This record gives sequence, structure tokens and C-alpha cells, in this order.
Amino acid sequence: MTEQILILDFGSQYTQLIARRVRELNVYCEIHPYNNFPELTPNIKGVILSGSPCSVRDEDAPYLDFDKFRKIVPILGVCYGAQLMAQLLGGDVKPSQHREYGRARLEIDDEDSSLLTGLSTTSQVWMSHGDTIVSIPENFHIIASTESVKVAAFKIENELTYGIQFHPEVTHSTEGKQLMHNFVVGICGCKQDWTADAFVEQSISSLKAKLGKDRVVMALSGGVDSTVAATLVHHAIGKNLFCIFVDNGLLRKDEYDQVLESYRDMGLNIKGVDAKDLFYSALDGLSDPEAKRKAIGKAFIDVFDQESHLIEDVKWLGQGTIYPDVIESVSVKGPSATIKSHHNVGGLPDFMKLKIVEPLNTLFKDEVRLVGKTLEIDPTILGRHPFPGPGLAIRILGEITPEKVAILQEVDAIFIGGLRKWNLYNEVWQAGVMLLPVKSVGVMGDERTYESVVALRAVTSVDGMTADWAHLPYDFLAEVSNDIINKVKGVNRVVYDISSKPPATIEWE
Ligand SMILES: Nc1ncnc2c1ncn2[C@@H]1O[C@H](COP(=O)(O)OP(=O)(O)OP(=O)(O)O)[C@@H](O)[C@H]1O
Ligand SMILES: O=c1[nH]c(=O)c2[nH+]cn([C@@H]3O[C@H](COP(=O)(O)O)[C@@H](O)[C@H]3O)c2[nH]1
Ligand SMILES: NC(=O)CC[C@H](N)C(=O)O
Ligand SMILES: [Mg+2]
Repeated sequence: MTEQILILDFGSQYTQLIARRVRELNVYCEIHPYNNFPELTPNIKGVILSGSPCSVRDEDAPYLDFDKFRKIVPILGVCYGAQLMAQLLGGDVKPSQHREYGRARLEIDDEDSSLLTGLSTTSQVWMSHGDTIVSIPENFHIIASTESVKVAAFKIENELTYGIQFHPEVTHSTEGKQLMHNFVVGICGCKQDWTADAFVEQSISSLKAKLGKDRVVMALSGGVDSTVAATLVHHAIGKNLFCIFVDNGLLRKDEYDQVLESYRDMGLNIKGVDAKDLFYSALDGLSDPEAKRKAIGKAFIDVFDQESHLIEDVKWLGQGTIYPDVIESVSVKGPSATIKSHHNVGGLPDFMKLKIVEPLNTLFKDEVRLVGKTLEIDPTILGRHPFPGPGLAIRILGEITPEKVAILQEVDAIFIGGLRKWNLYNEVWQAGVMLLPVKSVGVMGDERTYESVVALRAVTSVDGMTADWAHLPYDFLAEVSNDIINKVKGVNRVVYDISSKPPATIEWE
């Protein structure tokens, strides 16, 4: 079994970042809710306790029985995790005079502490807390302080148990990486052998064992996740993998043919299904965003259901689910409030009777890209911007018609083509165009026009959870706007969306 660090989540907004930092060290880790974590097996080399929005002083504060792993494996408590240990073991935690949020200088009291080895004497750390540990149990030993926090880091004597008030996982803690290395490698003794190559090798062999000679059906979107997942499964079972790519009539211009061709070049057994009419009729008359999303989700399921019945004796459904999707559904906070119903084939109805295989469900997006690179997948596929499953339907505000789709495809192709031409494509995280249900007056060749408005959208982001509008050069915007209005009939005005997320979202519906 792969060596791992267990991260227990108390609901901190930074828990995923802790996992990122551990994995950057080529050490595998998993996040589990503090109140539902797995049995301690020998492959678990250490435990990290996350921060939390809760206070240990709250009556119903999240509680943990440390004895399940204390003195068995090393423990690092971060913020709430540290406060909880101090409180439960006989110390005292009180509200601080004022909330401390921001940078602080760490003064290391104990030069010999293996947790703080290699950090500079006044290391910059990031604080985010309202409570402070005011007294510690006798066997606790302070190993670092800041000007306002006496117990900024502690160690329990004769144990490999540590607590820190600051957050090493955020980049503002400039030597946080070193601290994580000290814990994960130095103290827990992890070997740092979890690499993309190792992942590929291991997952292909376990897929072989799991799937044997069974047949698997997979829906591919042309996006990164489903493509990488399918490639892994293909390496494991070859021709027993049946892939389906649906033309829902909501794809980008020429995308259907291009994607099919590149899948064929990759040697995948791929079937293109033209279901444009089905999707258009499902969308007919709908203009509410949620109603459109639901209709599309249902149409996808109908198509997959029908197609999978055509494959004799198929037993498995392969999916490109990635780790953030999994964390979201099991986290302490539970699935977050529905802002938009994401179309996801994860919600397949029971009547399909297929077992699910998800080879990427432990990886973050950039790890998926690294695995894709190891598998030698075309870099243009790996570098593609995200594109929503419901496609152009959620970029045409209001009712969908094939005519509107055709207009938007042309405009989108000019915008994306322009980004590539100006070498800006890789500078933005995602880009697309919205066709607005608004007409405005213009003048072309001395004649009055009364045509549609399109809004260009380009954002920078790390994970799509938050985003800023991309500050694209004016010259570029001028050229693209000119091209669009001259070349696309039906559009006489172009605007640029300068909203960030939050409070806006990336897509308009
Ligand atoms: N046109 C399509 N044809 C077949 N399957 C599709 C299509 N669009 C989406 N899917 C399926 O729905 C899943 C979710 O699609 P969506 O684009 O919303 O997800 P994603 O997280 O962006 O994944 P990916 O990077 O694989 O596109 C895909 O992984 C794929 O299995
Ligand atoms: O797989 C998906 N199915 C969907 O239904 C869907 N809706 C939005 N998106 C993409 O998610 C990211 C965040 O989008 P929003 O800021 O609009 O919520 C952006 O990258 C969006 O393109 C979707 N992806
Ligand atoms: N970031 C944290 O874990 C904060 C812990 C606790 N809620 C506090 O304010 O001190
Ligand atoms: Mg996609």
C-alpha cells in the first residue's frame, strides 16, 4: 500500500492547500472528515489536523480522540488542530485581545526542533485566528513564538506530536514548504516516491486486476479529465474500453470532428453520436438557466443509457471524477449550496446497473495534467481551457436555437483563435463568449442595424473557485471586436466582461 499522510479536516478553508503542499513533496495524502476517518494502517505515516472556523471554546466544538493515533504516528496540529490538542490535554485557550489575521515573524526558541530545522530565525508566517493558547500542559514545550503569540509552535515532550498556530500551507508563510518537508519527510519519514510515473504504473496494474476481461463504457467530453481517465483505462484493458463522444449541438465550432479525430489518433475505440436534435428539442422553449441545465443532464443520460445498451455485456461505467469532486461531497461542510446544478454524469440513475470506475478520483487537476503528460497525451488536449458540460447552452442567455448556436460558434472561434494568435491562450485560465438576449442599434455602411450583443469573457484563476477578469491588451480586444462585427452576421456590438468571481461567476448561467 502507498505510504500516506492522513489529513483530518475540521472545516478549514485551507484544508485542500495542506494536501497540495504534501503532494508537492511527492508524498500521497488523503483528506478525511475529523469525525469519520479510516482505521490506522501501517501505510499511514503521520496525521495532520487542519484548522477550523469553529472555536474550541464552543459547546459543540468538533472533538477528536487523539489517543487513536497519538504516540503511534507523528501528529501536526495546525491552528484549530493545535488549539484542540492544547485544550484537551489540560491547557487553556482564550479569545485573543484582537483577531490576528496576516503576517507575523516567528522567533524560534528551540533551535534543535526537527519541525523548524532550516527555517530562518525570523521566518515570516501567516496567522488567521481569533483564539490563542494561553497556557499549556506541563509536558508541552514551546518551540517558537511571535510578538503577540507566545505559543506559536509547541512540541509534546517525548512524542512526535506538534502544534502550530500559523498556517504553513499558505504561500504567505514563506518557509511553509520547508516546515512541511520537515514534518512529512524528516519526522514522518516518508520516502517521496509518489510521482506521476509511479501513479500511472500503479493505477494501470490495479485497473487490470479490477477490470479483468470486463467491458467498460466511458463518456468522453474532449476535456482533460475524461481523456486522461480513458487513456489509463485503455492502457489497462485495450479494446474492451468503449468510448462515446456526444455531439449535443452545443460544442464549439468544428470541435466534434477535431475531438473525434484526435481520439482516433490516440487509438481509442471511440464512437461519435450525433444527438443534436434530441438536445435541441429537450431545450425547446426553455430559458431558465436551471431548467436548461437539468434538461441537458437528462438528455445526456438518455443518450448514454441508449448507447450503453448497444454494447453487449458491458459491466462498468468509467468516469473522469477528480479529487476535488470527491472532497466536496464528503467534506465536513458537506456539499456546498447549489449555485448552479453542474451537469455531471456522476448522477447516473440506478437503472443503468453499471459499476463505477474512477481512476483519477484521488488527483487534483494539475496532477491529472502531469499524469496526462506521462501518458504522452497531446499537449493541446492537456492545455485546453475548461469547457462546461452543458456547453454553449449556458452561454446563450435565454432560449436556445440552432441559429443562435451557429452565431455564437463563429464569434467564439474568432475570440479563441485570436487568443492563440496573440499568444494569450495560455495566459488565461478560461475564455469564452456569451450571446446576450439584447439587441442594439448600430450603423454599418451607412445603414441602420439592429442586432445582437456579445460579451467576451476571459479569466485568470487557479481552480475556478475564484477568478479575476483577465487584463487583456486593448489592441487585442480592438482587433477581435472588429473581426467579430465585420465577419459575423447578426452581431453589431461587442463588450468585455470585467467582473470577478465572486461576486459574479465565470459562466453567465
Ligand atoms: N459531449 C460529450 N460527450 C460525451 N460525454 C460528455 C460530453 N460532455 C460531457 N461528457 C461527460 O460528462 C462529464 C462531465 O463533463 P464536464 O465537461 O462537465 O466535466 P469536466 O469536469 O470538465 O471533465 P472533462 O475535463 O473531462 O471535460 C465528462 O467527464 C464526460 O464523461
Ligand atoms: O463540468 C462542468 N459542468 C457544468 O455544468 C459547469 N458549469 C460551469 N462549469 C465550469 O465550472 C467553472 C466555474 O464556473 P462558474 O464560475 O460559472 O460556476 C468554469 O470553468 C465553468 O466553465 C461547469 N463545468
Ligand atoms: N484558522 C483556524 O483554525 C482558526 C481556529 C479558530 N477558529 C480561531 O479563530 O482561533
Ligand atoms: Mg469538460
